[in-house]
Amino acid sequence: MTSVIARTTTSVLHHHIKHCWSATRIGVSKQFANIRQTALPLPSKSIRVSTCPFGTKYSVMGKPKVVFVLGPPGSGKGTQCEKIVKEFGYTHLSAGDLLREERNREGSEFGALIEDNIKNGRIVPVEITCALLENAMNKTIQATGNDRFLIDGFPRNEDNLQGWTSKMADKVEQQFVLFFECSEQQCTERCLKRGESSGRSDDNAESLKKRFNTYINDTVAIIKHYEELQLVKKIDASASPDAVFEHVKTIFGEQK
Ligand SMILES: Nc1ncnc2c1ncn2[C@@H]1O[C@H](COP(=O)(O)OP(=O)(O)OP(=O)(O)O)[C@@H](O)[C@H]1O
Ligand SMILES: Nc1ccn([C@@H]2O[C@H](COP(=O)(O)O)[C@@H](O)[C@H]2O)c(=O)n1
Repeated sequence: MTSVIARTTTSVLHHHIKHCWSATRIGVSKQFANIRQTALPLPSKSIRVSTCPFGTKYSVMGKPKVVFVLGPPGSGKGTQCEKIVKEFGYTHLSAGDLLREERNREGSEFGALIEDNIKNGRIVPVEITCALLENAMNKTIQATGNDRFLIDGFPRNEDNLQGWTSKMADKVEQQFVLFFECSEQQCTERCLKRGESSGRSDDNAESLKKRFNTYINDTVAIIKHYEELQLVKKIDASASPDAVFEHVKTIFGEQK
């Protein structure tokens, strides 16, 4: 069975590499080959998943389910995602974490570009971020069979939204968008505190100002877009992590 799956994925992989992100808008499609090499297309109907060491289980799955998690820097997206994973079994994919991982990967040709954007609170071109996300989703599905994802910190601007819509939207079921609302002052205090131990190059006052500008100038419009589609579940993120999670739980509890 494994060989059937392997043959199938290899042939679709060639197709995928050849066709995805063809003639990207920023005109550097070849540059993304390193990321795309490992990105397999998501299943549109069903997938067989090997789930246990002593046998192969057949699992019929629909499209992977996706919840976007948005909010200003430091609003507690990552903290709440960890709790959701434990209670509701989603897989947490943080766009920021994936970008930091790619930045740190030896030989990555995007390292400098990613770091420059991160330090200045700017948004990395979607071709990179979307490929990292798709790759992580496919790896998770293949390794665990889990097809429910919290995509944290994405989409963050119009470029993210357009790239996702053209490449991924048809392949997933968009459940809703979780929006953590919190004041700039409170978020800044949290990030500066985190900066004492996080080692993040953007948890400092200068970068935080820029990150907030990007949030206000670019991300708020994306949240509005999803509000118009009635997909946004807004949460007051100013309370303690446990109190915020009480609200989060009611939202996930309502899902089938
Ligand atoms: N409700 C809360 N009250 C107080 N502190 C919190 C709360 N939620 C998270 N924190 C703390 O604030 C900091 C930022 O939280 P977290 O990393 O979850 O935010 P985030 O929205 O994912 O941030 P970023 O977008 O910058 O990655 C962390 O140090 C975390 O422990
Ligand atoms: N869609 C995204 C998400 C993040 N970035 C960059 O990473 C930085 C850190 O993100 P966090 O979510 O971990 O705070 C962010 O400021 C951006 O520079 C991105 O480009 N695109």
